[in-house]
Amino acid sequence: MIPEKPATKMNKNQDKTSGLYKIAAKIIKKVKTGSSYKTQLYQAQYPNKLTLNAVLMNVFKWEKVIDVLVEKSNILEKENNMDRDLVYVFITEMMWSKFGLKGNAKNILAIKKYKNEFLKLMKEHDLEKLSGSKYTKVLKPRFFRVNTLMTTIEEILEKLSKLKFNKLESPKSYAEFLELIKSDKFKAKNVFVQDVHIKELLVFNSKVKFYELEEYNNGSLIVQDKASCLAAYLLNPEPNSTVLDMCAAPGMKTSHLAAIMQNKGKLYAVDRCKDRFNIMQKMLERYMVQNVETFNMDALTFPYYDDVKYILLDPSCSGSGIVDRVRNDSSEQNQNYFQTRLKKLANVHAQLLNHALKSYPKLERLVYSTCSANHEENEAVVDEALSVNGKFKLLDCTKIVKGWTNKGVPGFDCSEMCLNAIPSDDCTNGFFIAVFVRRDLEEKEVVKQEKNVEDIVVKEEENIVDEEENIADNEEEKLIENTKIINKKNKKANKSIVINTDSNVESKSNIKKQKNIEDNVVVKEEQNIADNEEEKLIESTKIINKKNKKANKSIVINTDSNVESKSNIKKQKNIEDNVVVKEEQNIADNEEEKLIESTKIINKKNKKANKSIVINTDSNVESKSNIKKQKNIESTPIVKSKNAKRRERRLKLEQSKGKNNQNTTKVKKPKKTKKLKTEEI
Ligand SMILES: C[S@@+](CC[C@H](N)C(=O)[O-])C[C@H]1O[C@@H](n2cnc3c(N)ncnc32)[C@H](O)[C@@H]1O
Repeated sequence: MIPEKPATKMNKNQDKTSGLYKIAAKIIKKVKTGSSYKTQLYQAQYPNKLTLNAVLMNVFKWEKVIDVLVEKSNILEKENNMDRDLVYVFITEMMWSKFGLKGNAKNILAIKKYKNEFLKLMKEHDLEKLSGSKYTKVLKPRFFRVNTLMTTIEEILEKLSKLKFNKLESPKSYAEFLELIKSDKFKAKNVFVQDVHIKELLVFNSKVKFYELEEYNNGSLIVQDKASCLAAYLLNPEPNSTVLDMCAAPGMKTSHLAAIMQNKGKLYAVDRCKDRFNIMQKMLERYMVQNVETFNMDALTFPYYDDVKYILLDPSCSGSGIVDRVRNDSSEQNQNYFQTRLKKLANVHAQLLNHALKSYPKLERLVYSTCSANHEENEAVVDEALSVNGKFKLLDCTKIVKGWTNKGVPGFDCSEMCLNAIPSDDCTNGFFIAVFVRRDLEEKEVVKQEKNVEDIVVKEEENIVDEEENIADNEEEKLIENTKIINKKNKKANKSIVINTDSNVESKSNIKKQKNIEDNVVVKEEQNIADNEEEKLIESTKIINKKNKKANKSIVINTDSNVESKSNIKKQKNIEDNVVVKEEQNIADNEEEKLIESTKIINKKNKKANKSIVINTDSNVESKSNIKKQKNIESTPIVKSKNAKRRERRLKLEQSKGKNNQNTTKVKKPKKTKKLKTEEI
């Protein structure tokens, strides 16, 4: 007699499968009671977040259909009040997952009996049309940002042309641009258009994925929603200035800032969440960001005050603006919970914003952004900050982002000056931005803009027109496969850099000296100064300006940096390009969660491959010691002590020393990274 298959193995598989379903159901429940989807996904005890996300997204897509199926079939009552959320997961998997509903557990078998009845109901009531749900109804285009730290727009356009992508003529106004990307013309997979505001942003149909494109895999082309790009675009820091990104991880906006700064100057990237911080380090490395120093600490205790001129504040929010992300249940019983959570978040935002506006004596411009659609986290926070920080006022965002019509929610003092990105109108994620400028500098800003307009009137430009084509598909398998290949390459090239200092004698001694500071130094040794990049920047800006002018006497795009850039070009004319081709990895989809997930996989692999090199620099030690000196700073230092002032003077001196050193470093400029031990979130 043939023995039966061992029950244990079977049970194990069953358990594994139903584990995914149970976790998915648990997340749905938590999100319905006000938890953030993203946080729940991160924290879920399920290793494959991509799969988990896919299961959940499918449930939300079919939710309305399932509502009807459940009601009409009376399944919950018939099946002894089985958990509603679990039933929703089972039904989704059974009806619409390409893998089907797996397992033989009692409750799974019970659901499977309903398949025919459900199919019949679907047909009878034409339920399919209900799919798509409130969570996924906005079809966004896919935005790819050209990483100008690694390539040029022209190079990417050329590549796309070779791939037979067809570049549509850039519309003259934002209204026309929106019309175009919502039109049937844009449904083709092989067309794209350059964004009307952010010239390094290329806009494709949502189906376009570049998982097989070298430029995508090596970080030259980055998936980044336009709304997210607007934050760095509106901050628009000058090259060679000092910028602080207070809530930086995973580093998407930091890398954009570095690109705008052309890798020149100082960029401090701070984040208090260790996991996200680690991912950011990898990302910035991969995107060849070289003017950054990263800090794993609470931004409220970040000790460098003196030379910060620009701040980006993009704090953790309720995330209600993100398309494709589950919104919080607005049913009455959850409102209290949600309101309390909103209040807490808004308080944290206000604390960070006030700290930023008060603590940095040379601060000229600050961008406050959230991906929330809730005014509690947006307009209300801005109004409050303005009321207690008289030195600052707001710039009118929609005047800078020409043609943008969605301003702040009416009813607040700041409403008219803020920018809201509304998915259904702007084809982006939901987003909110306010730009603070120091009052006494506002005049300067205006003069700069006017000067720039005059400049452009005098000059002539050309248009860049190109054509190109298409590409393939995604998938987790591909991602992992690519990652393997890349890691192999990395191993061969031995180019990666990272992490722990245990093996490093110098670091060890630093650890001793600095007792409370954990060393985690990532140093990169290349510098990438793109070829006539600045000329190109000005060139395209001029084109846009000319078009805008013709269309409507518009204000210039990229205005602040233009004048500066020109003079920088002169200054930099003789700088040689030295583009060091670097390691690559592959990242998943455009969702931040996926990005983080894949980076984690890659990190694990890199770690296994043991490729890390650690370099410690003098300036690191210096900075660390500064941090140590400042480590007791707990909150906003509104009144500075004599000691603090002395410390700042010393810091200034040390930093200017560092600046001089940097200026003399022609090609190789190490990226410094410090990880500080701070309180957990
Ligand atoms: C919306 S995310 C930032 C996204 C990031 N700007 C980007 O573009 O990739 C918010 C980040 O703020 C961090 N954060 C929240 N409060 C913080 C604080 N007090 N200090 C430092 N980081 C903080 C969180 O850990 C989280 O990584």
